[in-house]
Amino acid sequence: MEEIIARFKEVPTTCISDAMQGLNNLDSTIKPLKEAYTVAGRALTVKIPVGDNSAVLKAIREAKIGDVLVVDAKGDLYRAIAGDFVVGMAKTMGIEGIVVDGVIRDITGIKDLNFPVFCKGTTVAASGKAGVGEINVPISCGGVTVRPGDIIIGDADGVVVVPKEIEQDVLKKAQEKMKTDQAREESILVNRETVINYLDSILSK
Ligand SMILES: O=C([O-])CC(=O)C(=O)O
Repeated sequence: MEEIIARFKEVPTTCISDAMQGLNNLDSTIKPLKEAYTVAGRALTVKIPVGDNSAVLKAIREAKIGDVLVVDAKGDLYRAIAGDFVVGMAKTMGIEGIVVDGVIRDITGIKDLNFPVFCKGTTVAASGKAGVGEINVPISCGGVTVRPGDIIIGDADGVVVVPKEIEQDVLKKAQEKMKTDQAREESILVNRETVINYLDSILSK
């Protein structure tokens, strides 16, 4: 794993979000299938029309080990972009995770794979395979622009996108936020008096 991806993986998405002032958080209804899932890697973007997952298959074929598939599925809640077989292929190919503003199916089988999928939920209907769709183009996923190679980080709280041009700066700010959050907890969450002093200092501003 690239050094910068490993460093981002140590930071909660909340701190990464704060470092970018909340500008690059995916729609909060995109959630991990299991709360314990985390994902970190560079985006391989996938753009599909509603109801056709051909480009997801193409992306799995072209992916490098460690890529995160980010699928622009237009927020469709009815046609699955993948089931347990397609997700199983992604896992077997060394893909790090799948993020989609849409839904999957075969949820039990996908959970058994222990492979991080972040999505809006599940459905029963498959997608067609008419061959429409693109990979490695700029997309919109969950309200955020994602370009190929942007860094994607997901955890129990959701998913954030770090544009590649600002990744070093965002990492530094996010690490600082994590440290100040920890220091604040250690100094304030001590007793009634420390909490009262803290609240008074905030409320008197
Ligand atoms: O083939 C599909 O598109 C979805 C599916 O059922 C699977 O991945 O198991």
